[in-house]
Amino acid sequence: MNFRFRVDLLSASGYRISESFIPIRNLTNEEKHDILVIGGGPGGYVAAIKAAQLGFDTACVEKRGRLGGTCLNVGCIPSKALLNNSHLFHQIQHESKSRGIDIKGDVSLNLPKFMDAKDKVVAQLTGGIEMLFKKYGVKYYKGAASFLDEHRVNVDPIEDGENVVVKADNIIIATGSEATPFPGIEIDEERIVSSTGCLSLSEVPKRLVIIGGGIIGLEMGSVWSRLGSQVTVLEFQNAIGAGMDGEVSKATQKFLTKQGLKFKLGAKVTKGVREGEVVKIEYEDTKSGKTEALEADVLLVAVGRRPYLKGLNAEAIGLDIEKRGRVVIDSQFKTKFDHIRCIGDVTFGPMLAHKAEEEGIAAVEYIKNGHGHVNYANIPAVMYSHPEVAWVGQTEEQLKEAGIKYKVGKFPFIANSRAKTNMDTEGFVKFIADAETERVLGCHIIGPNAGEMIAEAGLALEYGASTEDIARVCHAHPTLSEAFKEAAGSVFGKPINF
Ligand SMILES: Cc1cc2nc3c(=O)[nH]c(=O)nc-3n(C[C@H](O)[C@H](O)[C@H](O)COP(=O)(O)OP(=O)(O)OC[C@H]3O[C@@H](n4cnc5c(N)ncnc54)[C@H](O)[C@@H]3O)c2cc1C
Ligand SMILES: NC(=O)c1ccc[n+]([C@@H]2O[C@H](COP(=O)([O-])OP(=O)(O)OC[C@H]3O[C@@H](n4cnc5c(N)ncnc54)[C@H](O)[C@@H]3O)[C@@H](O)[C@H]2O)c1
Repeated sequence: MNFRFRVDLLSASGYRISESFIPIRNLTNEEKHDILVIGGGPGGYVAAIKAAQLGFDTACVEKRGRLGGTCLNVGCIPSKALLNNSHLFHQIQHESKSRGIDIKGDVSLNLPKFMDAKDKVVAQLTGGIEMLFKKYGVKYYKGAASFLDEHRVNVDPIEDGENVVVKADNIIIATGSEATPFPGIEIDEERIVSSTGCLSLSEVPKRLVIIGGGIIGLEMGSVWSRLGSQVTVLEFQNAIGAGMDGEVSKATQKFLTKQGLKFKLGAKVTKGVREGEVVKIEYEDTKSGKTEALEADVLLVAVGRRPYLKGLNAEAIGLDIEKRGRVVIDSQFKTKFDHIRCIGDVTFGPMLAHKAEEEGIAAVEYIKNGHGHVNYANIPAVMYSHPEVAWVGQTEEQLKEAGIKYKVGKFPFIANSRAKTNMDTEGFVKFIADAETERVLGCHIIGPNAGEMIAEAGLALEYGASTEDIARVCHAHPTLSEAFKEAAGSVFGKPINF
């Protein structure tokens, strides 16, 4: 009898089945690998490919049915597809005339096709990882992993088939994260949505209210605002951007406000309830103490993400888990067991795909060579609004708190010839350098292509460059990167073009 069917029958007959207790029907179907990676997101799939490249017999187990994790399926990739195409739509609608392009007839949104375009990219990229697994010989188990003990993992297949017990010399946990729930607000992914529902709305909501002015809130707010929604962001803190440099956060709020988003800062949400096709929201203005009411067609809850360990049966092996749900590891990604490592969103550090990928490589290198490398002081962050907001290294606020003396150099895109020719001049490049040595401590950019440009700052930071080093490197003309060079030069001298 099919195991799942048996569970259903038992459930239907009124027995309560504990989620963590899943009886194993067939323990004889055993497989052995050098390395087993649990989770096929950016942390897990990169670790698996690297391990196979280094000669390990490697397997990866993923229960979603598609590789790529949150990032490729319901995160980075679909959101960037929507951001890119909504920006294009907005530009065609609002900027064509000023660029001398006359459009005859209506420009209209075909939302189902707009969503198809996103889905196509997701399918291509997730399928691409499956091909890479084949190319490098990574064994792919499509199923849910749960620990039997610290050396054996049960894989419950997502399609019909036998359970497999996988033994491995080394296990890498990369099970990722999930949206943090908001107490008292029930997500139905239709009217009250997490980021996942917000990536697939079937119509443009007239009124979109967002709880959380972090990266998800601002990216999703940008998408739907461009497509026609009236967007209101309710943020508990007194600044948006969840950790952006203060000056950058203010400037970001300013340009998003110009684009039509509304912000209520210091807003403590107390209610979010669906009543038919409307969502009723209440929040307390923490400054005035007054309660305000709002209605929305869709409410997005985007108040952060939390580590995901459901069904892994981590309790069976007694993994150390701290109070925010993160798996405790040492500097080599080892859990309390030498042969079980943990990477990505499910453990410490920023919840970013590229951070998970770096850890995937480093964890495997530790297994192979005994050493690996991730520089946590040099992990870029990018918000893919338009203009983009990107940063790496330290903020002014962090340096002040640490008592480190610094200098600032800035250059606005309005004075950059390429930004001018592109008619895309919002934003600036800001360098923060050590007051004495002018070594780069941080770089913060609001601007077109900021997400690409920040890589240059990452290199500078990694190699311990000073702002003068950067300013003395010849940058091509006319490029946006000249603003980067000019900002660096402004730390020790005057800019030429401003
Ligand atoms: C809307 C949104 C947009 C984002 N945009 C960006 C962005 O632009 N740039 C960026 O850097 N980051 C972005 N992120 C964050 C990024 O998606 C995550 O940081 C990244 O996916 C973490 O990778 P991971 O491998 O640790 O975990 P995940 O990508 O979450 O992958 C974990 C995988 O493990 C699987 N799994 C879990 N438990 C088991 C089990 N027991 N057995 C088998 N499989 C299991 C899950 O199904 C999942 O597929 C975004 C996130 C969201 C939600
Ligand atoms: N472009 C990117 O790199 C990208 C894009 C999307 C998501 N992500 C990652 O996904 C993760 C989750 O994103 P997110 O935006 O949900 O989290 P976040 O931590 O970036 O922002 C959450 C925001 O919600 C606010 N908040 C928390 N509780 C609140 C409450 N009760 N009421 C009102 N506001 C409240 C916080 O102050 C914060 O500003 C982040 O780690 C982020 O880095 C990255």
